[in-house]
Amino acid sequence: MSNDRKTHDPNAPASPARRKLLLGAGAGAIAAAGGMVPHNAVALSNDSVTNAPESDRTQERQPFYGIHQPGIVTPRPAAGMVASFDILSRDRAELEQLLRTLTERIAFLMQGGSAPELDPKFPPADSGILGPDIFPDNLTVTAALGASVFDDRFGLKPMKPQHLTRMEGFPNDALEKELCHGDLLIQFCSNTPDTNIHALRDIVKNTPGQLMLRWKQEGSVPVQPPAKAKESARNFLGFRDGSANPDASDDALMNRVVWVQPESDEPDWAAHGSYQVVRIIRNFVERWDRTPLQEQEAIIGRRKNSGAPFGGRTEADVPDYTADSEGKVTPLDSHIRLANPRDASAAQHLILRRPFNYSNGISKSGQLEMGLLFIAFQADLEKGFITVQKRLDGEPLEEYIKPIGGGFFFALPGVRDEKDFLGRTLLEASGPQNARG
Ligand SMILES: C=CC1=C(C)c2cc3[nH]c(cc4nc(cc5[nH]c(cc1n2)c(C)c5CCC(=O)O)C(CCC(=O)O)=C4C)c(C)c3C=C
Ligand SMILES: [Fe+2]
Repeated sequence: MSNDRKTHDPNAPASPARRKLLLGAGAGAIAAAGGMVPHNAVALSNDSVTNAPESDRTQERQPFYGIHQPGIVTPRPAAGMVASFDILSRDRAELEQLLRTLTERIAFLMQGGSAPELDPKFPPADSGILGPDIFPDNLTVTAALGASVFDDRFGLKPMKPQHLTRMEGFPNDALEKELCHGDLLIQFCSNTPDTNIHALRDIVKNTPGQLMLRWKQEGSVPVQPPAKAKESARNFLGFRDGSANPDASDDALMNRVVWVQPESDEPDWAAHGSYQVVRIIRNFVERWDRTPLQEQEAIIGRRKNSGAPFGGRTEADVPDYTADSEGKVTPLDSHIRLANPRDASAAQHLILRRPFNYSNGISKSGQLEMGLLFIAFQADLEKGFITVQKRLDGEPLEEYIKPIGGGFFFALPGVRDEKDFLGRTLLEASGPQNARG
């Protein structure tokens, strides 16, 4: 292909020469139209169709420093995204540099501020998609490591969290390998998808040659008008999702359910971290929408409108399975009863769910590609997600869902202060002499 033809490729970036030509043509066209364009023809009126929608929440800010990472027990905002990476660092020293850069970028992005102005001969410091003043917009960024990091590359093998494994398929799974696993998972949560994408692009730009994107999935939570009583958001099957989630504002409960505790059976470095499960679960919504309401409710085990359990009035009501051992009220194979039979050992198997809905266009056969970006945190992966998922294997809901991706990760302990960095306790754990490669 000649250079000439290349410049005519509509998808190719314009060369400096072509840009000059285009700018020249524009100026000529304006001149031909009679000189200056009348001011009122280009001025933005207050209600111009292309004005930016307004938000009074752009200055909302979550704390970054602390014993735990943000984005786990933090209330879930409207937009979420997970991005999984392969780490390209060649040794421990480069891995440490990557983790330090990541820490510094996350601290900045969650705080907000102005991007530095650089010499225009260089690429700009920031993508600019939020404008020159980067606002926090309630952003949290949470970093987690996959089992693959604990191989021979960085000498971390002996440091692997007890239960961290590569996620193998469960019986109803049809895992697509390009949507699974990864060395590093970064979860972004904020008020808007743009803020999440901005943060992702910032991290990618600032870690050249160190990270390679493997897969990503965006998701959302439907907003609702402010209500006196808080209600759980609906998933894409139209049911309230989260009603029986453990209370994330209860610190004692979170220490039991979510956070790895010091002096547990986990390596010391992992204290205050958490196992993170991500599952991309496709919903067959066309089939679901043609299923009778009573069948939908029996499959889930709750009322669709109110979210209440059968026999209850509100979604906060607790079903009584002891008085319903035959499943006449709540079917024994309903989703909620299998997920949590509320028996003597139930407290050991609690998980903290933080799901988002996703919508990815359409399949080759013209079906909506949408579903649940299931995210769950727990202190013990085996007692938590794995036990609950095994109970759900074979449930009637499987006719309407298909897990296609995700992975198991370990969310690192929090960054305590400006001197600390993500993964410090892990790198220090095998001795300072090894921390440099
Ligand atoms: C392995 C864990 C779970 C997966 C995977 C999962 C997928 C999934 N769930 C819904 C819809 C609902 N789930 C609800 C409750 C619920 N789900 C799980 C676990 C998994 N769900 C648990 C532990 C619970 C709580 C059970 C309880 O304690 O009573 C509900 C009811 C409302 C609520 O409590 O959140 C809905 C609705 C879908 C659609 C889905 C996969 C696509
Ligand atoms: Fe569920």
